[in-house]
Amino acid sequence: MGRKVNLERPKKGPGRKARKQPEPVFQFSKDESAYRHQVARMFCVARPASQSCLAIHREDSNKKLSRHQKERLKKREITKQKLKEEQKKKKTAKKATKVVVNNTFDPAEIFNVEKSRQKYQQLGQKGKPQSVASNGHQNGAEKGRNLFDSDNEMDEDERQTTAGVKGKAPVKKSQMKKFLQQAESEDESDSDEEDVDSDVEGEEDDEDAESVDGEEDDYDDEEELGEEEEDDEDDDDDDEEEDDDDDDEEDAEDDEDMLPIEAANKKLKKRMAREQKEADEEMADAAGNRERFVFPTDEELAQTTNLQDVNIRIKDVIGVLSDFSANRDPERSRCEYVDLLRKDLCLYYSYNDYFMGLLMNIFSPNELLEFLEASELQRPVTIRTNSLKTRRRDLAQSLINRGINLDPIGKWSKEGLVVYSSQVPLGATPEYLAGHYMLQGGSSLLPVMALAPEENERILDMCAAPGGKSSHIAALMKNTGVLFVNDANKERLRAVLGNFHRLGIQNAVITCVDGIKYSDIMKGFDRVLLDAPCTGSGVISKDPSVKATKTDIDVQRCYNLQRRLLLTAIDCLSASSSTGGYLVYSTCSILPEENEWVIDFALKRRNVRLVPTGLDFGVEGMTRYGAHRFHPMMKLTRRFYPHTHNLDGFFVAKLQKFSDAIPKSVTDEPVEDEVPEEEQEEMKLPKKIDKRDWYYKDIIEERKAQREDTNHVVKVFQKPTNVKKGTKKSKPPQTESSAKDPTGGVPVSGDAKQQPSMNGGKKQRTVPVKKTEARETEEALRLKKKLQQVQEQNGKKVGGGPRQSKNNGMKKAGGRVQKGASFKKKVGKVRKVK
Ligand SMILES: C[S@@+](CC[C@H](N)C(=O)[O-])C[C@H]1O[C@@H](n2cnc3c(N)ncnc32)[C@H](O)[C@@H]1O
Repeated sequence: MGRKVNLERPKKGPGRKARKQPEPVFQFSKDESAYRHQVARMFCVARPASQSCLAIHREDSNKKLSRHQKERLKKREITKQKLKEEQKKKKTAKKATKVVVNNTFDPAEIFNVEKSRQKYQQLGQKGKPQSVASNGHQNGAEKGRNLFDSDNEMDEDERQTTAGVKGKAPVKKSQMKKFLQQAESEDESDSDEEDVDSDVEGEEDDEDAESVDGEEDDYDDEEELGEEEEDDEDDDDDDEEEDDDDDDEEDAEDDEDMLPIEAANKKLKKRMAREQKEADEEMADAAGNRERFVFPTDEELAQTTNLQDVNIRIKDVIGVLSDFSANRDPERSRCEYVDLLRKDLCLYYSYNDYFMGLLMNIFSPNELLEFLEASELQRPVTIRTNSLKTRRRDLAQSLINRGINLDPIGKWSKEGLVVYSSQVPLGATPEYLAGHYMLQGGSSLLPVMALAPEENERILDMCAAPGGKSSHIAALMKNTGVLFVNDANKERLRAVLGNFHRLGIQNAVITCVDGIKYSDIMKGFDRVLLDAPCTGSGVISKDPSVKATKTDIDVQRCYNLQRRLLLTAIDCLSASSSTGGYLVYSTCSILPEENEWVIDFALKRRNVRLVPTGLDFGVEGMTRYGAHRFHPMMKLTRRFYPHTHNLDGFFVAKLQKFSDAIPKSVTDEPVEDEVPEEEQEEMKLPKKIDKRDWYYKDIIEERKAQREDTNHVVKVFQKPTNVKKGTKKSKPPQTESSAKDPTGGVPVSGDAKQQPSMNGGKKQRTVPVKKTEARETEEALRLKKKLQQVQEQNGKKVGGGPRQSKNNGMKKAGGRVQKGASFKKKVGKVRKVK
């Protein structure tokens, strides 16, 4: 019989006995008691701060300790001390682990940049974290500026310290997590031992509870250590081996007293310490094997003949720049290092100084290296399925049957295929000839995806040759509506023609007009694509001449033309379009001068706003570049790089026109004012022509084409099919002819020569022709007079005209330089008149 736990009956009175009687204590068996404590301890390890845990600790500590217990407690105190020391060492190991982890994921490893960075990390202040962040380009320009331009070492030090403290915590936590998980798993395997242990003396329960306390303290200590500064790390080089020996001896004694989970814990800690030691040694070896970078003298620089040496120096300088304050030569400024790096990069990768400088403004040193390396490699061959004729699955199947090894280009495209290898030329397969696909770079799919053309729309591709993007637009329009395909280069338009026939495109009208004047001819488009001519800085792997030939004048010329084309393209758009009013501007250049800067210019001069491109990858456009600050919405634009996306370097921006009116403040301020008059002249008629430059090639061909044929419409197609009448609710204001005709007035069939003119082009074409005729008549009369004078003077017949300067053969018509009638012709005319 015993007392009841809770007396339900009301007490009769506060008797002395009743008052002093404590609550009954249930006597557990030894097994039960041990089990209870073990469970409690395990719970305490996981949640040391929980209420039940604290209660157990209180309960345990209130007990009086036996002699044996005290001895063991002492021992544990000593072990605890050792554990603390191990913790300190572990931190160093974690640091090493962190470096390894970074190496695993950092793309810089490909170029061995990380190694040199590590080296300089080691050489520098020990304990200093890495300062060069990962290669996400989000703030690439900013990073670039920090590393290339900043000379403020104090700031840098602070930044690094903060970054380091922040950066360490997760590694520590994850290590601990792993640690505990391993401990748990080992605990399972030791469960048999646990059962045996619990059968030993009842006293042990209390001791174990104490050891849990100790363990808990250890974790607390660990956290504290993780948070505190690690200035005194260098002093912690204790003898690990000694520790190991001691540990081994003590292990035998301690393990008897320890729970399996504690033993496992201890084992793991030891393993961690061992690994850390090894990592430390490895790092020290690596650092010792390489010397600190010494800035080369002018003589040494002049003597450099081996590209391998240049390559090593590039990596060394990047290593110094990544932790400048620690690794620099105090007598050298950051500028000197940056200059050396630029020169070496120019030498190693064959760039001119100007162009390399531009790239250094965009990228951080590490990312620049990745870009340069990636630009040396060819991009994978990609093709676009022509959805007008086949499906991607079917096309892939038939090409695989021909021994072509391919895959879908990525989740982002439904039409693209990447070709790894092919036993047959891709431009000569029956599928190619049947128009089932177009050979097209992966990045060139992006602007059209951003444009998102719809059926039955009226769309303009302003700079279209050779027609990769145009044919994609036509396919998305499903051969409905009208697609105006324009290019200033007639020769290049021939390729468009061939491609369109092969691909079965029937809704296109091809024109050959200077894009700058397109709005004089036609307006009111639902969508416009401006894939502008550019320096080609994103496609260096395709045209390596860009590296050495581009100058500031080329870049300036490009962005001037791009600005003018963009303003015209916006003017061609209809803000009142029921479906669109969208414009996509793209270039295969990565220079902000040709991209964000051009867009920013247009935002200030027309009623347009930036809208999302709809592309779910790519790097955000820059909002700041050097001293320039662009519109904050520039983030909506997208940049693509060879080193991050394995695509050609590309820029895509999408604009929406919200009003057709041109802001008054800028109407009085023509764009031409931005471009020096002599520069404009040069753009139209380059005096010096570099044949390696496709940009000039276009101009030569354009001039040649103009000489041969003055008709702008080179080819017209049959009337577009599948045009659903009445699907358009409202159309932008059109001229009489365009209102009736879905092509907007441009003839869609027959020979261009038979057509009077394009819509709105009558005036534009007739006026200059009249002017030219008048001038020619004047000129003829002048020459006639001169001839008469000469004949009178010499008294003999003129068999040919006097020699005329080359420039006299050139005439300006409608603001465009055209080759007029040659002198021979003039003389012929003169003869006729005579
Ligand atoms: C980047 S390429 C276009 C590539 C084309 N969008 C494609 O996907 O195949 C630029 C084109 O602009 C043309 N171009 C250059 N100046 C022009 C101008 N003033 N007006 C119209 N087209 C021009 C060039 O002839 C060249 O074909």
